[in-house]
Amino acid sequence: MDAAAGQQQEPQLSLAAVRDALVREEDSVVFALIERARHPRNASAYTPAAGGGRSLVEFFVREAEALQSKASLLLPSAGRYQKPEDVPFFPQDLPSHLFPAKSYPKVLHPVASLVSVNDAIWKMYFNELLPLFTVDGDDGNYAETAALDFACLQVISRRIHIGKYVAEVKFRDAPQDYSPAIQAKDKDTLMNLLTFKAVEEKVKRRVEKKARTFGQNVTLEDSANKQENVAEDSGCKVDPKVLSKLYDQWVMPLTKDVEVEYLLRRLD
Ligand SMILES: C=C(O[C@@H]1C=C(C(=O)O)C=C[C@H]1O)C(=O)O
Repeated sequence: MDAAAGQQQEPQLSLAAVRDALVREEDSVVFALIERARHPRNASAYTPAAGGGRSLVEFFVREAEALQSKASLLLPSAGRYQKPEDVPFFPQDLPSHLFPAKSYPKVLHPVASLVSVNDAIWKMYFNELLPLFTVDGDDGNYAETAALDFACLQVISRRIHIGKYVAEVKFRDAPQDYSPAIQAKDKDTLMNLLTFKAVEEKVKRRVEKKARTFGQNVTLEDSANKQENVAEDSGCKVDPKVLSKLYDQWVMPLTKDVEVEYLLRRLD
């Protein structure tokens, strides 16, 4: 998280600062989906190559992750996947001596910071989300489609893995509440402790509003009909309801899974 970056001493973490980072991340999620939605589904990008080989999208993500991590060869610490919230989908393909980084500020617990739910994110994105916000069809732009999928996956993954910082702050604010449940490996109690329903409701409403705002067609003509309403949603580049569903059913539950998994390792 940038709030934790660039400082050699232990940076100050607060729930407000981490939540601000999550709010900013919403913009990136909405824009990434808007960009991907310019193309139809393009199913060929997801079909395994003949003989059980990798699909184009899997090939692209593996190669792109390896390339981004290798930036460290030219500029020390420039490579990706050095921050705890920047988690690769195919860590086994990254050059091992570059990953993870050596000198990042250690605000998180070293073992707990390795939590990844990227396998669940991968399945959710391709099986559930993609059919909801892309139309059936094929425009032949498969490499472009794969690059846009990669952008969506990266930003959704980063948002969800910022949950590690959320968990750390919540633990530091109330170790006396969290420690017994961690010691008892009591996932349900941890989930109850870290859940704030009122915050979740606001997140859902805000991402829906962002999709409605960022996804409108901007023209120079004055519109007599400018108020936000559901009737206008058909003209949006991504259906705002898809954004609230994405957050409600997958992004927030997976963020909380990251929080629980982080906390379970917090006293190791
Ligand atoms: C991230 C937090 O933890 C939980 C998950 C939320 C989310 O993913 O947006 C929101 C509220 C909490 O239930 C938080 O408290 O801000």
